[in-house]
Amino acid sequence: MHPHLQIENVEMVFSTRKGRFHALREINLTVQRGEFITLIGHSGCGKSTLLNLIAGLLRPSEGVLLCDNREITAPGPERAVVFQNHSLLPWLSCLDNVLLAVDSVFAGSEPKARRRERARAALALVGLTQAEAKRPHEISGGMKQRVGIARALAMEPKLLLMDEPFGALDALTRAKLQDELMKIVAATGASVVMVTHDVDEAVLLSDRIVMMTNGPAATIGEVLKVPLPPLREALRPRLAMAHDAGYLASREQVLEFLYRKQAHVEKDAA
Ligand SMILES: Nc1ncnc2c1ncn2[C@@H]1O[C@H](COP(=O)(O)OP(=O)(O)OP(=O)(O)O)[C@@H](O)[C@H]1O
Repeated sequence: MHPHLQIENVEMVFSTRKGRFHALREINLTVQRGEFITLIGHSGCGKSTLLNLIAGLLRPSEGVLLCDNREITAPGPERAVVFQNHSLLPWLSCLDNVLLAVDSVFAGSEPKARRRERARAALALVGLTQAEAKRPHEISGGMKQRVGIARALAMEPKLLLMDEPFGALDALTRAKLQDELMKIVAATGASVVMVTHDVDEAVLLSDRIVMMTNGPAATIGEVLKVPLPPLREALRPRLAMAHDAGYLASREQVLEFLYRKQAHVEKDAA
């Protein structure tokens, strides 16, 4: 079995008005099928840039990214993205927002009724059947975020890419959606690469946590394998985790990396 995603010697240099900006250097990472990976690091280190490279929204300055052994050169339906700001179309109902994504993948192969069924099933999966006919401005932030997740899941991506999907949510909604995501990942077997700032979220959900050094020219500093059974084998009950030795040790290791080894120097503070 070959790996699902391979990132080899990737460099990312942006051309800016002030000249070249070296954002990422020597990025090497292999993701196995069904793995849940989180990217964590201080603000501006290049997490979104790396996710956008995997999504095919950006091309690397050097190096190569492979998904299922094929070079990533553009966005593709097998790599669905959930953005932090949900990016729903305001004039469409929740169902039609999801349907649009379903059509982009299945319009050529399935009849309309089946595609509608898919969209409805995805909304049901995130508990939003009641909100099908509502438009984005009529629902809460947490619900919008769930529509964004439903839209990505409805495409049945093999690889789910998430850029701080729960970043803007209150703690309770966030916990609920994390629990839902755990179940969905366990049920679908999709691989996930997720950007987060939240250490607990990273430990709760990940098989491995990829910790990035500070930019510019950020790279992967450490990779932590979380010593818990993978989500696809066993869910991680949030309350039990609060006392789990493997959970607590992982949490400490990530905090140590972020706040001792990569202590963030605020440029503006001086
Ligand atoms: N299109 C671009 N042109 C120039 N510089 C860019 C571009 N996109 C990102 N950068 C720079 O690359 C660096 C990494 O940005 P990126 O958004 O990937 O960081 P991040 O880790 O996701 O940050 P945050 O956690 O704050 O969202 C930053 O210094 C950013 O200013």
